[in-house]
Order: sequence, then C-alpha cells, then structure tokens
Amino acid sequence: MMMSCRVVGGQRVRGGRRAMNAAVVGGSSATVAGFSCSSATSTCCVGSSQGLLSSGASRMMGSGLSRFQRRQANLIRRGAKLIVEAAKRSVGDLSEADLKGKKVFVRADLNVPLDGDCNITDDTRIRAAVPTLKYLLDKGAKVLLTSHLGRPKDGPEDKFRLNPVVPRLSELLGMEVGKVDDCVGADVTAKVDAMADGEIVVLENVRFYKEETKNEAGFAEKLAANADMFVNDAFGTAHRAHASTEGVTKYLSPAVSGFLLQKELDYLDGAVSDPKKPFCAIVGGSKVSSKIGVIESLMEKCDKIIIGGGMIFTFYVARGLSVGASLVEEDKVELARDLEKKAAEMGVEFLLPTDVVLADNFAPDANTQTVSIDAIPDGWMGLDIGPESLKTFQDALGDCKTVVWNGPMGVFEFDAFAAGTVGIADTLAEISGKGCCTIIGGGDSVAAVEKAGVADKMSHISTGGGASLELLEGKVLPGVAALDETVAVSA
Ligand SMILES: Nc1ncnc2c1ncn2[C@@H]1O[C@H](COP(=O)(O)OP(=O)(O)O)[C@@H](O)[C@H]1O
Ligand SMILES: O=C(OP(=O)(O)O)[C@H](O)COP(=O)(O)O
Repeated sequence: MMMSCRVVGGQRVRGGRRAMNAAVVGGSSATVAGFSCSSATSTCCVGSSQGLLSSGASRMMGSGLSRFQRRQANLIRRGAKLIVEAAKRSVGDLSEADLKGKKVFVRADLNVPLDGDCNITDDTRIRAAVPTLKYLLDKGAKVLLTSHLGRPKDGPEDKFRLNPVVPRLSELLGMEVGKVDDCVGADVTAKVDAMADGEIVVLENVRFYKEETKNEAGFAEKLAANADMFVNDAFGTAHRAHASTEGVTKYLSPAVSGFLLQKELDYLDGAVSDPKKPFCAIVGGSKVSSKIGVIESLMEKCDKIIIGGGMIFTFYVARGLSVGASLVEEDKVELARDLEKKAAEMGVEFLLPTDVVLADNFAPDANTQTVSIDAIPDGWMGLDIGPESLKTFQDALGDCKTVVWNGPMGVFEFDAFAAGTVGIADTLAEISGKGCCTIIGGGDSVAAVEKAGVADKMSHISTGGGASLELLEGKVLPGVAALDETVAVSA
C-alpha cells in the first residue's frame, strides 16, 4: 500500500503528502521538493532548495545521480512529456519477512489531554495509534513506542510522564505494554534486548530532553540506536522538525509512514486542496504564537475566518482595547493589527467575538460576568466567547460547505466557560448533516467535540490541529517530507 498523488502541470508542489510529489510536463519547468527541473535548459538536478529533501533523496545524492534521476534527465532532454509520481512508503509496504524480530521505533502523538490528577480525558490519539501498532505486533516486530506529552520546560516532570498512556494502550491492544522511564540510553537498551518478538514498550516523553525540539543530530542518533527501522505515525506532530519526527530518519532505514499519518494526509489533502465554498476556518485555543501566523495564509483560501479562544485578546490589544488579565502575546500584536487590515483589504469575512465571558481567576468556580469587548475590567480574564458572538458565528457558519476548526472557543474544560465551544460544536454537527464537510483538528478541539457528544457527526476528526492548519496552508510537513518515498516515472 502506498500513498499516491498525481500532480500535473509545472506548478510548485506544496503540502505534506505531496512534499515529494513532482510533476513536470515538457515545455514547462518546476521546482519541487528537492527536485529542480527545467526542460528549457535541459537540466534536471536534485537539490534541497525547498528544504524538503527526503532521506531517500539524500541517499540518492550521496551516490551521485540515481537511475531515476538519469532517466528523468534523459526524458526531459528528449522533450518528452514526463509525469513523476512520488509517494511516501507506508508501514503496509512492509511484510512479515521485513518485520519479524525487527526493532521498530514508532513515533506516535500520544499527547492526550489529562486532568489535574493525570487521568486521560480524551483517548482519541491513543486509539488512533492502534492500527499501526497492531500491524507491527502481529507481524512479530518489537515495538519501541515514543511520543511527547505537553511542553515540559526543563527535563523530567512527573505530570508530563507517559505513564497514564500505558494502561489504556494495554486495554486497547489486549496485551501487556512495557514502559521505560527514559527514551535513550542503557535502560532502554536493556529493556529492548530482553523483548520477545511481538512485544511493545513505551519510552518516556522525548521532550524531557531539550535536544528533541532542537532536532540535535546526536540525540536523534541515540534515539535510533536501539532500533532497526522507523515508522512515523504522529500526524499531530508532523509539522515539527524534531529529533523523533525528522532527525531519526537519517539513522534508520526504512523510514515509513504509519496508517494514521497516511489516513490523515489522504483525507485532509483531498478535502482542503479544492474545498467546496463557502470555506470557513475557525481558529482558537491557547497556542497563540504558533497558530496566529497561519491566519494570513488562510485568508488566501477561506471566505470566512472565525477567531475565538485565547487568540482573540491579542487582536483586541492591537485595536487599543484593554483586556484585563486575559492571555495576550505581546510580540504578536503588530501581526494581529496587520492581519485585520489585510482581511479587510482582501474582502475576507473576519469575525472576532463582540462579547466575552470573564472570570476573576483561572478556576472552574471563578466568579463570572459577560461583557462587551470594550468593557473588560482590570484583573478579569476572558475565558469564553459571549452569547452574542456565538450567535453571530453560528449564523456565519450556516451557509458554509467546508469548515476546518482548530482550537476551542474557550476554556471548555470548565463548565462555566464551555458554552461557546459546545455551541460551535453543535452547529457544526447540524451543518454536517446538511452536507457541509466539517473537519475538527487538535487534541483539545477533538476532546471538546467528544465532550459535546457530537464527534461522530463530523466529517473528519483529525488528531492534529497545528498540523492540519499547516497542511491547509500548503506547507510541507517535515515529519512527512523526511520519510522514504516510492517513485514512479512515466512519459
Ligand atoms: N480564552 C482562553 N484563555 C486561555 N486558554 C484558553 C482560552 N480559550 C481556550 N483556551 C484553552 O486552549 C486550549 C486548547 O488550545 P490548543 O492546544 O491550541 O488547541 P488544540 O489542542 O485543539 O490544538 C484548551 O485547553 C483551552 O482551555
Ligand atoms: O497537540 C498537538 O498539537 P495541536 O494542539 O495543534 O493539536 C501536538 O501534540 C503537537 O504539540 P506541540 O504544539 O506542543 O508541538
């Protein structure tokens, strides 16, 4: 099984699954994913100008021009109309003979929401990892399962340990799941050496090492040291070029996609590459600095953009309003100002809440009041959109044919601030029933629609929020680009 995509035309090819997909039609030129081809100058070379060079392509470069590149160059020289189809290899391409007894390093996104007592409040991401794990285990592989959890700042912290994942995964797989309290080093080696075929062990949170997010080569090499091959099934983290998503591909071969990653890319690419209109993106949540930048690209694609959650206050500050103790990213205020201006210039319907629900502290039993956005008192923080805003947003969604939602409208984990999120979830469930394509992405957003009891009404529940948005933007996802590809050329 492979992910395949056919792109025709001398266009730049962008996007996760298509990161290594190229198309060259004679007489045009294209620069795509590390392949730079121009029939006009009769040249065809491999380079990393797009920053997308896969490990497979790197290996090809190491040995000079590959047979594929030579054939491609010859065909172009002859003026042939050439179609190149490239696709990422999938775990399904690996047989029992490939896997039995092999140590497989699997990167999943097990970054599940936890309550204050470290209980899992939504297990979607664990369930989503199961098909790949079952496949590997059934074929006799020894599985080293790794993930991050949250954003630990300075080494190991108990609240970020992957321990809560182990019993749930054990239930889902129907077998014992081991655990090591580290992800590299002697303890891992000892545990792996003692594993029988068809066993699985969860390694500790990779982000306990700062080298993970810095994608340090030495750390990636250590992660890879205990394994023979790599399967990336972490769609939710595929937009991060980290040691366990991108770095390890330089040390493990094959490096292939898991079933979840494949499924997500197949669905999302199809749905957002040519979306039915009107197309609306809803962006909220608390990861303001990592998601506010996406909005500019969304304007190119969307007819409407709805902003909610912790994102809104940076926009209000940009308008000169007081926001009390609400979440603000000071260094994004200028960007927020530009975004509102650009939306107006482009004629994109850009909806920000007009009222908010405030709390006097960040707690489920805080005192609350609902005010207009120009009347937020000092010391109070906005934790949900208000009822007037919800109504406006629901009306705007009414005629949409495609909606992508990442980031809750408020702190839905506290009942007092869940109304905005639940209201949007209900509306999306309703318009899904009328033929609108609704895509919900992100650990907390999915948890919110699950909590609202409408997850099964949505067109697609995605395990990645930021990753879906970047895919929608047309960006290459480094965790995908780094995987091995299969290539087919026809003329
Ligand atoms: N106004 C707000 N202030 C602070 N946090 C908020 C606010 N609105 C939403 N949140 C929080 O945002 C979090 C989810 O954000 P994010 O991680 O960006 O979403 P996702 O996981 O769906 O991608 C939730 O835990 C929610 O409590
Ligand atoms: O929860 C995640 O992203 P999401 O909130 O955008 O869905 C992923 O696990 C990535 O986490 P990160 O944004 O800390 O890199």
